[in-house]
Amino acid sequence: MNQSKEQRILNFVLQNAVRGDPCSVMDTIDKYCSQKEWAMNVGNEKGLILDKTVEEVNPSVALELGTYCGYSAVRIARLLKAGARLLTVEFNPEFAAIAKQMIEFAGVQDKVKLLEGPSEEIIPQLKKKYEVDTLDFVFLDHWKDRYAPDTILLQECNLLRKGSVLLADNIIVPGAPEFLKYIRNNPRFQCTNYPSHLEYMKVEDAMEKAVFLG
Ligand SMILES: Cn1ncc2cc([C@H](O)c3cccc(CNC(=O)c4cc(-c5ccc(F)cc5)cc(O)c4O)c3)ccc21
Ligand SMILES: [Mg+2]
Repeated sequence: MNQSKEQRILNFVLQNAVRGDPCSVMDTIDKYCSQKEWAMNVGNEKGLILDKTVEEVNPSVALELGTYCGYSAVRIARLLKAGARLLTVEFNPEFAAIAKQMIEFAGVQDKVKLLEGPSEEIIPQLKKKYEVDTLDFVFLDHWKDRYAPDTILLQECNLLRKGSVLLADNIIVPGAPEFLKYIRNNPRFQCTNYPSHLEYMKVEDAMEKAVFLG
């Protein structure tokens, strides 16, 4: 049974990165995906926008939708203060298994809780089952047609508070037109666009930050 691309990425990290060093894990994934096989990690250019946003928010409780191989979970978790936590949601069991190993190898497992299942099922469970009051930061990087419905669901579940920050990947490629339409016309969100490039490519992409005004 030949390996998946995601398994090859993990193996390359296990063999080439430094255990317990999140930056080494991120750099090793970026090296593999820019030189050997492209993969949909947020990457280092958009990753810097993610870093700056996380540092600005300094979240106690962060949510990520779309774990994939765990690159952005490692990226976010490494910046979290003592006692802060990241909940990351992945519905694909293969991706979840890879991400779990990636997160553990990077040494950030104490800050990250990987929740297996689709966002529409997990989000309504966050308060009772995962003891979340409200979310300080949300990184959207799952199916692009789920960004808008899940943003609405987060509000319906009372998970956003005045000042909660959403950051969405792939605003241009693959694009999230319904989300943009929803969020930019919604007076309860203050939006900012961050032009960038698609991970590992010279193709234009962008991220959108949306602050919930309460
Ligand atoms: C409901 N639910 N709940 C949890 C959850 C988790 C997942 C998975 O993690 C998953 C699987 C497949 C695809 C995605 C979305 N990501 C993308 O599609 C993407 C594409 C490209 C790109 C760009 C140019 C190309 F030519 C090809 C792909 C660049 C990017 O950065 C991406 O994020 C996410 C899915 C639904 C989920
Ligand atoms: Mg993405």
